[in-house]
Amino acid sequence: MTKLSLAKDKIRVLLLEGVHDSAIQTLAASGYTNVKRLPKALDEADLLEKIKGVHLLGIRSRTQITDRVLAAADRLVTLGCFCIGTNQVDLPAARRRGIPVFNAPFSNTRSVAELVMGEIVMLMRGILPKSAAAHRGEWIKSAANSWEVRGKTLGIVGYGNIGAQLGIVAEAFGMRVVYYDHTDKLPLGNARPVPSLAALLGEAEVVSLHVPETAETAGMIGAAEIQAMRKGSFLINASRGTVVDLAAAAKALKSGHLLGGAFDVFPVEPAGADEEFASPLRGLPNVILTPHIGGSTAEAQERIGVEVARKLADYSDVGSSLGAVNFPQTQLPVRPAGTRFLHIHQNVPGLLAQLVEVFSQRGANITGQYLQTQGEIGYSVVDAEGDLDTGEILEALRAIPGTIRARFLFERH
Ligand SMILES: NC(=O)c1ccc[n+]([C@@H]2O[C@H](COP(=O)([O-])OP(=O)(O)OC[C@H]3O[C@@H](n4cnc5c(N)ncnc54)[C@H](O)[C@@H]3O)[C@@H](O)[C@H]2O)c1
Ligand SMILES: O=C(O)CC[C@@H](O)C(=O)O
Repeated sequence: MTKLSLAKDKIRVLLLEGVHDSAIQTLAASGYTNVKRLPKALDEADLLEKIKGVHLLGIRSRTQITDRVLAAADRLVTLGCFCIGTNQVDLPAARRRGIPVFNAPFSNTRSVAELVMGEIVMLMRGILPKSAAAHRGEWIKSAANSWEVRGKTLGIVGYGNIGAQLGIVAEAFGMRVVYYDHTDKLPLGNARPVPSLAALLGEAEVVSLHVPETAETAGMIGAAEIQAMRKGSFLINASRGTVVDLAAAAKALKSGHLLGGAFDVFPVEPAGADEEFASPLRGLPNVILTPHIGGSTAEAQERIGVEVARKLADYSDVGSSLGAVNFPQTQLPVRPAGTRFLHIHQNVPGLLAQLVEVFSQRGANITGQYLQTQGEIGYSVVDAEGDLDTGEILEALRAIPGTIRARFLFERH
């Protein structure tokens, strides 16, 4: 028999931004059926209202989880980003509040690499203006500004999971690949690292950006960098909108310094289908604009739904924080019998001794204890057996100075 801190159907799950059905199925398989799903992102005012009473929250890249939102999240246990990027979440604030944040670091990487490869071919053949003309009834049968990609140089900025896969795919098309990354990365295939962004910009005929959104990458490609690109080259951004100065890009695309570009991400993106998309790139014939769908394939979304939902359920069910991006990581065994408590606390000396004391004073036998720390917080999981008053133990755990939050998870006989 298992006693839970809260019946599963009382655990409220809110999923935003049209998270895939597979998430709902995965949560249901673990007993989480109290799920509400909305098709779009919520702005802060709506979120402050809707997040109240929610235990598990799922978002994608558009919903901004600020410290104010977290402060209003009176029941939030954990947060899942059903995507790769986690820049939309104030991660340190979530950690300080004892909320682990999960994502799906690999699930859509292939989808992005494939889209970018397709865009490289489309851009280098000037397909967009030719196709638009044909739709208007015009026939531009011309080889002007139309090249094979074979033998051309692709410059990849950020040689991580996406950048490295793109390099392999591009080499299969016969491209030469150079990359710039601020950390040492093993070159795959015949890819060649270059020592600086400037070196890459000066060499590549196509530049593709695959860095995360950080303070360092904000405005990484501005007017000076675009000017440093080869005349007649192409720029692709499927990373984050803040990485490129779009006004500078639009100017270079209009002047012909850049022959074309493909942009999937923007500094400001509509929350949903009912909001107009505004961009200085709109209307430029040599530019592919896509609505942040680099990772939006059936395969990727299905995988992401399963992966992140499973991580949320694992944390909620057994306290496993493996894969959390802002939190100490523990992978925990599921014990057939016993009682489990979680304790998230300030990372200060002596706390563990007080934690043990709570159990020993009550004649509880500790059968397992796990502790990990990260930055200013520590995460402890305690398994115990004996005739325990779980409510009273929980109260004592919460009374330990430095406690951020404590939870009783389950009691199994
Ligand atoms: N368009 C989409 O739908 C879509 C889908 C998935 C991911 N993304 C974006 O793409 C980004 C990259 O994804 P990934 O899975 O390859 O991430 P990753 O973490 O595997 O790779 C990012 C790489 O960028 C490098 N990097 C970071 N800062 C840098 C800097 N200042 N200069 C040079 N290199 C730097 C890192 O060292 C790393 O190798 C994500 O963070 C996300 O924002 C977009
Ligand atoms: O699905 C999304 O909203 C974001 C996709 C992508 O940018 C990611 O970070 O994985």
